[in-house]
Amino acid sequence: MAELVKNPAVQEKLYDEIKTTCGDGEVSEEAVHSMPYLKAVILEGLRKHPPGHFVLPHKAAEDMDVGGYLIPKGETVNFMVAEMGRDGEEWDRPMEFVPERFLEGGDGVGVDMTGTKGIRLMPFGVGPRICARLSIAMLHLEYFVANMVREFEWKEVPGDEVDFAEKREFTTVMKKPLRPRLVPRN
Ligand code: HEM
Repeated sequence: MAELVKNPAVQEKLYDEIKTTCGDGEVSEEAVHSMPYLKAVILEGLRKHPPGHFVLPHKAAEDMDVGGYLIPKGETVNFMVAEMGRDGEEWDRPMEFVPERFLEGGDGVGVDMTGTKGIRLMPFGVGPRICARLSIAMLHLEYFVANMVREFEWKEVPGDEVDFAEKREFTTVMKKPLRPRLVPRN
């Protein structure tokens, strides 16, 4: 939501898609499946701001060679999820919020969050211990963000600007909580 406050043009493009798809009604669970820009906004949020900067620590089941480095059996391995999503060698202008990268012609098209076709984005982990509820989590994100944008215009408050500094709690959260002005759309 902070990125939508900071990027009003993205928020308006999303609102346009909501209006076109749902008219004046609430965004239903079914409707979110036919909203590509909404999906792109959520993916871009998970790329730039994954809630977990690491997945749960994993352990090497056997000696492994990864790019010439030996990971001995039994060693703990942590995955730098946020750094992957912000890697300038993988992503064009990684610190900018650009949902369009997940639409046709963008550098994020076809990205596979389950890791079966390579790993560039893994906010839910990958492999056998991938988040057990990835689908319901994605549905919740799409459903809530769409309905919150349908109800309100999310605006920055002068003198109380959005600050993307982070702090680590159980997940990574905003150091300065988001305090936007919500303007009812109707
Ligand atoms: C944005 C929302 C969510 C994110 C980013 C997320 C992310 C993750 C991550 C990173 C892991 C660890 C993967 C690994 O160890 O490699 C995980 C595991 C898990 N998640 Fe989620 N999760 C989310 C929502 C949920 C929800 C809503 C549920 C349940 C309703 C859920 C249930 C689980 C379970 C049960 C595991 C353990 C799977 C296992 O160890 O086999 N998650 N999740």
